[in-house]
Amino acid sequence: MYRIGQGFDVHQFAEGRPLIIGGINIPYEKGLLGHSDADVLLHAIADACLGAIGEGDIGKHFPDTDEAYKDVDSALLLQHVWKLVRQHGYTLVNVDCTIIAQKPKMAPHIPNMQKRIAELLEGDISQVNVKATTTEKLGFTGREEGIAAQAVVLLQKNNE
Ligand SMILES: Nc1ccn([C@@H]2O[C@H](COP(=O)(O)O)[C@@H](O)[C@H]2O)c(=O)n1
Ligand SMILES: C[C@@]1(CO)OP(=O)(O)OP(=O)(O)OC[C@H]1O
Repeated sequence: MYRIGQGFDVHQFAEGRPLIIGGINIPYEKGLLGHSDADVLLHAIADACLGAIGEGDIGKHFPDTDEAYKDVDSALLLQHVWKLVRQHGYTLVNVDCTIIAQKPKMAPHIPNMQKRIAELLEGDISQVNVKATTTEKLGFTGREEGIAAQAVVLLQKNNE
């Protein structure tokens, strides 16, 4: 039995914040604003996982009104979501993601992101693909106001 899920998230840039994407700290002049560490990619992946098992979204599981999640490491949120996926009896087939950012250049960081995401989803790096694109200077990402991320995840229930 297979289940597919998709996730999409956006966070705006802010001065004085670290830029954390895919669980990796990216040296840059500004970071992303959020109640959590604003890891836009891990949020999209968490939403894709929750979608695949019919469990809503990260806002439902980790409300941004709860002080417990203030500046939380989004890797912890994804680990919690992944535990739910395993409780539903699923394992990872593959996850494919796109980071939509005019800047900074993501390519040098993608191998580390893929490694980290594979660890968090208890998979192999071959099951994780991360891509990046600009929007050719168009829209809010093109104006460098923020970063968006999309993810699609395919899960399989063992032996079904
Ligand atoms: N923030 C980004 C955006 C893009 N890349 C890489 O550059 C390639 C070309 O981007 P286009 O938007 O012009 O298609 C893209 O395929 C990525 O490999 C990146 O590293 N970081
Ligand atoms: C992750 C949570 C919780 O800290 O906060 P944010 O960092 O604001 O992220 P968002 O993508 O708006 O999703 C859900 C939130 O509840």
